[in-house]
Amino acid sequence: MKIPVIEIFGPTIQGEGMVIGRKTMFIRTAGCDYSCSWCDSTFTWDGSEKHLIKMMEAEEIMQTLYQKGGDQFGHVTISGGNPALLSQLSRLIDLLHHEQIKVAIETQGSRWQSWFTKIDDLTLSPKPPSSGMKTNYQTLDFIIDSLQHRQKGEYSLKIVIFDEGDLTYAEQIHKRYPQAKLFLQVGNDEIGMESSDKLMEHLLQKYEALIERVMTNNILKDVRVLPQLHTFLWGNKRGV
Ligand SMILES: C[S@@+](CC[C@H](N)C(=O)[O-])C[C@H]1O[C@@H](n2cnc3c(N)ncnc32)[C@H](O)[C@@H]1O
Ligand SMILES: Nc1nc2[nH]cc(C(=O)O)c2c(=O)[nH]1
Ligand code: SF4
Ligand SMILES: [Mg+2]
Repeated sequence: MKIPVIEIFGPTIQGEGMVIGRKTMFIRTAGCDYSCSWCDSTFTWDGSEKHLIKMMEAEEIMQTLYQKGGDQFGHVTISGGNPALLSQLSRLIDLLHHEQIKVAIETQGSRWQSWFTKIDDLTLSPKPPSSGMKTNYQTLDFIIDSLQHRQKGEYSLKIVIFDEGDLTYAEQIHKRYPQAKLFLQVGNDEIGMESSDKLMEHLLQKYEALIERVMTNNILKDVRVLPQLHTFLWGNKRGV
């Protein structure tokens, strides 16, 4: 079965979360079961770039990765949209592993796929109240329990923070899943800003404010606080 792909880019650095700084290629799939108020990748699901969606076989995706990245990469991140909507990613993951390439996934934890067990770096990013989305804890419990019990591969939770309500949500998640590594990520509330310099200044202030807020919190103890590193370097630019 073919895979709906909206962009393939890299090599670049993973700008977020558990493998921040790692050299990686990106595959961005189209389609999402959510519609977060502050989504920085709305073009994957709002129909505005429908014409760019390419239905691709796993082999074709491998070819494109090699065309763009040559033999200079050993890690591929599949993001979206929500790649967890696509059961057919299993074959692509096997092809990548066959080439000794590690595979990471970015997903919100709203859907389970059996291929999750094969992923090297799996990021679950459940959505806080500011997104307007509601967490299905039955699904998230199942996913985290399943990942907990696998033999190899890393996973983590990454929560984007925009306001106090989001911090309270992060506290709840931290208490519910104390065994999971938790990353708090600065929310970008200026996804339309053109000037990279202005955006960086703005987001640095937000980062500092978030750090300050978390340092005095007596529930969020075992956490990591990060910005989106790629926005510091390249602003709101696409495909980086
Ligand atoms: C575009 S999403 C695609 C993967 C998946 N749908 C998800 O949300 O996890 C990739 C990551 O970007 C984060 N993100 C989206 N919009 C953001 C924003 N405005 N500021 C900070 N992070 C954002 C998401 O929370 C997620 O961790
Ligand atoms: N450099 C870079 N790092 C990222 N980490 C997560 C991304 C995403 O949009 O899923 C992303 C992205 O688009 N670019
Ligand atoms: S779940 Fe991810 S891709 Fe979907 S709307 Fe939210 S941030 Fe965007
Ligand atoms: Mg992004």
